[in-house]
Amino acid sequence: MHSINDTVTAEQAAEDYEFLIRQLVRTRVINVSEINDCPKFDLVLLGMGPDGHIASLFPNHSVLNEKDQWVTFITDSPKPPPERITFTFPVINSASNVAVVVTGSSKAEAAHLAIDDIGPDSPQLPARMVQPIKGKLVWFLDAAAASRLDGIKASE
Ligand SMILES: O=C1O[C@H](COP(=O)(O)O)[C@@H](O)[C@H](O)[C@H]1O
Repeated sequence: MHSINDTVTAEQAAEDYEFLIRQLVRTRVINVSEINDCPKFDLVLLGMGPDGHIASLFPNHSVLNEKDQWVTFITDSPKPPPERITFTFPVINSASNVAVVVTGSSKAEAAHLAIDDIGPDSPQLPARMVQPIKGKLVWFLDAAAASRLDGIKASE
């Protein structure tokens, strides 16, 4: 278990955490991906917000496009707290398994936008960008969160 240092700035905490993960990859405590230099975690466990954010990767934020850093920080999170650190998409999408656990009707629309085939006009939803390159993606939804998925019939 490696906790985040919350006694320093978000920028410093992200830098420190990435340094730690890079050491663990270098010493093969964490496996390395065969397709890039990223860590290959056995499992990345995610939740999703009603806005479709996962980890601390929020819609329309520039960190969605981060390609080099494994861990980054934001200081303008739309959901408190404003300062957060987060794994980036290259790391999340290099995992062997990614599980997204979603409950509640407030997340039904975002689940629909993230999972269903909604055509070329789909918004750039972080949850939809979870696409493991070689790994497996499994969504776990309760009935309320799944209620707007295509092909799901609401029942009593
Ligand atoms: O801010 C966050 O929210 C999402 C969703 O949280 P939930 O309590 O509504 O399930 C969470 O998955 C994410 O890690 C966190 O940064």
